[in-house]
Amino acid sequence: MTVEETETHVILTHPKNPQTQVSILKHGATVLSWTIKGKEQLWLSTGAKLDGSKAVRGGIPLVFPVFGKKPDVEAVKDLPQHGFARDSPWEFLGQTKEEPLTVQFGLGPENVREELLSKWSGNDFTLILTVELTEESLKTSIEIENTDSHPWDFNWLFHTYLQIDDIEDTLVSNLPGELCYDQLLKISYEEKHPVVDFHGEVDRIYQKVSDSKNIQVVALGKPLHTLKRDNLQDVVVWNPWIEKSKGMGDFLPKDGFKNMVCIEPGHVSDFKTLQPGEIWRASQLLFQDELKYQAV
Ligand SMILES: O=P(O)(O)OC[C@H]1O[C@H](O)[C@H](O)[C@@H](O)[C@@H]1O
Repeated sequence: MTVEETETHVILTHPKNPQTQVSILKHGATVLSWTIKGKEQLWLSTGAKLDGSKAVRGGIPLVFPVFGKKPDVEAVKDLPQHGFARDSPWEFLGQTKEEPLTVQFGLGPENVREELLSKWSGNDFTLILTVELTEESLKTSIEIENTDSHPWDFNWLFHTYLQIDDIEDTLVSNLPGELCYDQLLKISYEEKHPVVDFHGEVDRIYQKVSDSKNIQVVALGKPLHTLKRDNLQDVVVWNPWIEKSKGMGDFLPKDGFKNMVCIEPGHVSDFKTLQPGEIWRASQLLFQDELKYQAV
């Protein structure tokens, strides 16, 4: 069966290879697992809550309408970190295509807990997530519609946790020359290193990175993951390392930081304003490619 729905999950199985699958939790419309011929591409904490009690630690959580906490921004100051989309029950809208295998999920105010919705001045909105699986790629696309009578601002981000073998053998390429806001140092700087490598916690927002720059996660010279963005100007690179991992109750195993890196495409370095009736579209494509340095 290429699309299987249970009460809590939707599972896509590629017709040409039953070991190529994607599993999506309806809570948060969170992609939990994506395998290519049986090889897991995403990292999921063994402590992740999958019962709808909180956002999932791992996979591809969805960040909307705010990235992080913004206590000094009136419209979003009371929202929890990363907003409410990742911690709300989305509606499975069904399969929309056979080739590529495609399904959709929807979120509206009716799906969001009142105590959260009221913290965003109760704006009216519709989110449609589209998930497309091919033999060698996974594409997640979002459509955000302002169904209200007034404009409102938002952030969007795919909080993608990628599986890697060893963080100390891993680097992220094609970011030299890009402006970055370092969330740890709380300063901005131009990336001068030929690659981003990891010897401690890394938490950086690379800003307004051209969509023409594909971001690659490379280990020992081999490209493990390639990310192609469409209309997602910013790229967050995050690894919690030892101390931050210890501080997250649902981050297990505690040395799991060695096997994951978050490459998070989004629109987070400023707020996007949506006019009544306007629809904003963006997507991330994760696929296998050969090594392609576009900037060193
Ligand atoms: O723990 P969460 O709310 O899921 O946030 C996890 C992480 O998300 C992003 O990567 C931010 O840049 C980090 O600062 C934050 O720690």
